[in-house]
Amino acid sequence: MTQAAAEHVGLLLRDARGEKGWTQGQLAAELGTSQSAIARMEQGKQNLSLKMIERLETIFGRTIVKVGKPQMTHLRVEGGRTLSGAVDVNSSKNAGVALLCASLINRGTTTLRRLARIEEVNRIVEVLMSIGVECTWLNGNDLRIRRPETLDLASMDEEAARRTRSVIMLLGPLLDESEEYHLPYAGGCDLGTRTVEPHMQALRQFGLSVEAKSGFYAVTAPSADSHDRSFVLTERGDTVTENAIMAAAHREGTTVIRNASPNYMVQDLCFYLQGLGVEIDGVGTTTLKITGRPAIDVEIEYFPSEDPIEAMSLITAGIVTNSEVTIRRVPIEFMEIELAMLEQMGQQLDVSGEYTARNGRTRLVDVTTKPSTLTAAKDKIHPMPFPGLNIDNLPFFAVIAGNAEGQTMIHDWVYENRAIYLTELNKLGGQVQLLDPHRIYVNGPTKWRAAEIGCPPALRPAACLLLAMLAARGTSELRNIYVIERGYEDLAERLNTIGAKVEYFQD
Ligand SMILES: CC(=O)N[C@H]1[C@@H](OP(=O)(O)OP(=O)(O)OC[C@H]2O[C@@H](n3ccc(=O)[nH]c3=O)[C@H](O)[C@@H]2O)O[C@H](CO)[C@@H](O)[C@@H]1O
Ligand SMILES: C=C(OP(=O)(O)O)C(=O)O
Repeated sequence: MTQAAAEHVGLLLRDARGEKGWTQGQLAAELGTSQSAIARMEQGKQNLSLKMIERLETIFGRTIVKVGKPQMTHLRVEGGRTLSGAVDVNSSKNAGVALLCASLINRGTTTLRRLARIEEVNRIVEVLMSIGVECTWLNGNDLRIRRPETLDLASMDEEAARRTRSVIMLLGPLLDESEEYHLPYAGGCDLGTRTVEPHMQALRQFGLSVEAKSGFYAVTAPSADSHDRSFVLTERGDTVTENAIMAAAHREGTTVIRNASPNYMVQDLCFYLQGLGVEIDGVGTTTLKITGRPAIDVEIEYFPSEDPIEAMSLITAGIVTNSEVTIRRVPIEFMEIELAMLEQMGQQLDVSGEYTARNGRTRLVDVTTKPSTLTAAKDKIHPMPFPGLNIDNLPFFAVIAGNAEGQTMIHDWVYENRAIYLTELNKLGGQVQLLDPHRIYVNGPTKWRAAEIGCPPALRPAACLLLAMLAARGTSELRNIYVIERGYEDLAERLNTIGAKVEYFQD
């Protein structure tokens, strides 16, 4: 077996173990070997005999290795269909990954109910399992997480860690874990440079020191203290706020964070931490006051809230196909500006009365799209930190503007690359003009037409292509959809429940 093949088999083995929700130790016990042998196999440092692969396949009850090249998954879309019916919004990717990281603060068992089972979550679960955390999928989407007394940070699954940016959110929870350790560089979508400097600036306030080496950060952690501290974030970023909150949550003193993000995932994290007994004042505002607890050992179950970005995606499916579709469980606090903007463009929407999410806090509504005639927004559409139009919802306006009469300017000041990927809509008949890396004009209305397109390396632009394909008459193909699966669970199946015709295929 070549080194590359051994590494690939190692990844497949790790995936199969992840599906079972087993730690390396549990698989080792089933196989009658040591945890370190499993770690070597998964890292591709050990050639596996066919006999060993057969034994593993018997244990997992399924095939692990198929002969041939690793297969990518693609989607085939029969477009031009009118959609109808109702579909629920799932819990959010961004709260999910933060809560997984935060669970390390708790010595008791955390059960995350209805967690989105998406690739981004899978990567963080793999990272947690590689450092000894027991993660067990109970039924469908409920994940039980139990950390060991001591985490094995040296065994961290680098491959999984490098595929997600969210791994950076381990710094806060790990603050008092180990004096020195390495954290792989964070990866994720290719949206241009995304600095981690704001994280460093925030965590330095707690005494953490991080040195960037080649491919990893060398972290030197401070010893625990009970000081009060107060600082301002240089950026009102979501994950940096979460990292600072998580650091403060297991420090005895009181921490005041100013210019904090009040966004949805930050609120969800705060609700969970409050469940652990951490005092947090100012949830949903830009000033948070946190009084932590140095020892947290709580049995807790928590329901992450519904995803405003998934809500926007599903609403876009209704609008682009000019259909009447009901999107249930829309977190309205985080969608108000988006809905107001759509109404200004002439989109008719029915919005139900409010009800409460399973986390007991977030306000939800059902939104029904009605067939409408749209006109381009008069002013540019641009995002702002919450409470502004969500940056991750901005790309969907490129698809919607495609259906509108006239010219719309969309200004993505946040990401260097994301607007560029939206020009791929032109392959489907869109008329998107790139003015500079941050601004596009969308001219409409568009007669969407079928095409074969490879997914750009960015989740939301890739999802936009899929949504436009729903409106394009004929058969489209969207290739290599890992990037979509990073953020959406069973999106194709769920679109099919409201009348789309999307199928998976491999070649
Ligand atoms: C796991 C997770 O929760 N990911 C979300 C989080 O990523 P995350 O919190 O990691 O976002 P970043 O810190 O990368 O910020 C995104 C970009 O916005 C810029 N920036 C941000 C805040 C600010 O006040 N000024 C500023 O210029 C940053 O420099 C960066 O270029 O927030 C992003 C922005 O909402 C979302 O797209 C991501 O989906
Ligand atoms: C940019 C996104 O997320 P991440 O921070 O995980 O890259 C996104 O969800 O669109």
